[in-house]
Amino acid sequence: MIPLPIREIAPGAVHLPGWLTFDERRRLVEACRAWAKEPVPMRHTVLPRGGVMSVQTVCLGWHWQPYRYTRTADDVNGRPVAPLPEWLADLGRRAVTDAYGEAGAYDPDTALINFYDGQAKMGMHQDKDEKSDAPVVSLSIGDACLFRFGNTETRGRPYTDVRLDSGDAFVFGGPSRFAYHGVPKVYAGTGDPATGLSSGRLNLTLRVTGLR
Ligand SMILES: O=C(O)CCC(=O)C(=O)O
Ligand SMILES: [Fe+2]
Repeated sequence: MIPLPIREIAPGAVHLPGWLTFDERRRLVEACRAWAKEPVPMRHTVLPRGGVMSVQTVCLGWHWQPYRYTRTADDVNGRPVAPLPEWLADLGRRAVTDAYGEAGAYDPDTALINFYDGQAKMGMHQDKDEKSDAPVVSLSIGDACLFRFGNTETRGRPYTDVRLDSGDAFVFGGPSRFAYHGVPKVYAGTGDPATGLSSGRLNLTLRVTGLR
């Protein structure tokens, strides 16, 4: 299939449709399946006020829990999270290069891996627990979703609704780095089982924590 053209959704927010090769999708699905088991199992994150996220998450490099990063998964099993492999950081650099023309010294040190079943969604939020304004690289595999990309001021309008399909990358940095965004809907049954993911949606976000 011929990929759709790259599109700037907002200043610094770039959608790269069909960006992952088929082999990359398969490799990511296989790797995520292993990371979802060990050393820290994928889980529904519990929010400070007792809410439970419908999405399931596991992290690499640094462990995210609302609303901070730690090296060990203190709210799961206390173990150090798996390292972020260089091949995945390389994929992030390539996405930034394709989005902006150059990657500079982009060196992501954490990945949040989210799994959405047909009912899961994610409310409008900012990715702001990082102490860095380096771009976020988002990679999607499996079922398509409605991705809502908004503004830096409010959870509401103006926003742009984008459909993220299997293999799409979405890079947000610069003036859009701290824009609100969310996933109001997953379109169950729209993925490609040949990636190794028979149902649901996988999303990875590569980030620079700015921590050490
Ligand atoms: O699933 C997505 O496309 C977005 C995930 C996200 O915003 C996050 O993990 O912070
Ligand atoms: Fe986010």
